[in-house]
Amino acid sequence: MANSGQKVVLITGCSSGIGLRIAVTLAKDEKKRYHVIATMRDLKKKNKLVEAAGDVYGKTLMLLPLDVCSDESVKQCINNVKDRHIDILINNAGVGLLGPVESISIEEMKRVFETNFFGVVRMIKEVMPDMKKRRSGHIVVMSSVMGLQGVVFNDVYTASKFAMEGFCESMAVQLMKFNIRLSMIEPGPVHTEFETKMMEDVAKMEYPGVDADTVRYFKDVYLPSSIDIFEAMGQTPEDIAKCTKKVIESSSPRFRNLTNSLYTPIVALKYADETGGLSVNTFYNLLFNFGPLMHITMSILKCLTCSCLRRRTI
Ligand SMILES: NC(=O)C1=CN([C@@H]2O[C@H](COP(=O)(O)OP(=O)(O)OC[C@H]3O[C@@H](n4cnc5c(N)ncnc54)[C@H](OP(=O)(O)O)[C@@H]3O)[C@@H](O)[C@H]2O)C=CC1
Ligand SMILES: CC1=C(/C=C/C(C)=C/C=C/C(C)=C/C=O)C(C)(C)CCC1
Repeated sequence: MANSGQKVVLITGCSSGIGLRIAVTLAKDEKKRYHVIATMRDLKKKNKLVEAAGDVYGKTLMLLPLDVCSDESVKQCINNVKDRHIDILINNAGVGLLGPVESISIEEMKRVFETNFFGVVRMIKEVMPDMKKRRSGHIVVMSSVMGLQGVVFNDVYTASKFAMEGFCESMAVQLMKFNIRLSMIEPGPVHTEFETKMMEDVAKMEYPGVDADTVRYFKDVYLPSSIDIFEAMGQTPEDIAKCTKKVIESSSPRFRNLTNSLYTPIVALKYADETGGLSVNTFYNLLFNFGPLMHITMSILKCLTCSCLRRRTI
């Protein structure tokens, strides 16, 4: 149970990656300011989290089952929280989807929206009324740079994050009137199971109904660039957990929080030209005309940021 003075933080999707690391980082806070309710849809997957939590498990960190795609599971989970009192809700659970749209069924697309968009809406609808009554609370949403800027062959995933950005941008104004803060965290690539799962899915892909040129652009042009970008710009779940902790500890938390400054110029393009031409043309050129150049640039970037070179230059 939370001590008085401790903030109750509920986090979705804590079986791996970013959610797991945020849960452990907050539960290990030196000043013990947080009582963390780490949730996951399948408690059989709890071992990694329990191991990472170590001796704070059962003290500042507890576990509850929660599937963000089920109304019943969400209600049951929140009803199991003492007085339904949640100070900080961190909507982290999410799934990726990659590939030419022709080969993706509408069912698969709906699953992504069910998790990434309706999952967040379901959580906010359940937690917000209590926060409104108390005139306090902070809702954090794990968005993505793809919630701000479309990325080729990530069409449906991007759309699900855009939908959430639009929903939250609208909600933030109303919530402010109730002294409830809303913050989006917008990471670029992060090394987690998200990346592994997507690569496994790609390996199994059969591309039904997709023409040969599109398959070639996806496999031989997009995928190598994407792998380069993950290698050169990829952050760790620890980076995102630190950024999230900073956001919830800020006296005036920002609404948008890009975690990777290397992405700032990419996102800025769309605001620099309201016709959209600048971003569409730039991404086209980056991918189809400067692919090899981008590979070299990413390799240089990787070298500049890798610790071995840093050690050599000191
Ligand atoms: N990795 C990246 O490059 C980036 C990720 N993000 C976002 O970060 C968030 C976390 O992803 P990340 O840690 O990278 O990926 P992981 O795949 O490691 O973690 C995703 C988590 O979401 C959970 N989840 C999926 N569906 C549900 C559901 N219906 N109910 C409850 N939990 C569910 C998974 O549980 P289970 O184990 O049961 O599947 C898992 O715990 C996502 O919202 C993602 O979109 C944003 C930017 C970049
Ligand atoms: C290929 C390519 C790009 C790829 C970006 C990628 C691969 C981003 C991945 C982000 C993730 C994984 C977010 C998760 O939510 C850029 C930089 C837009 C430039 C144009 C070419």
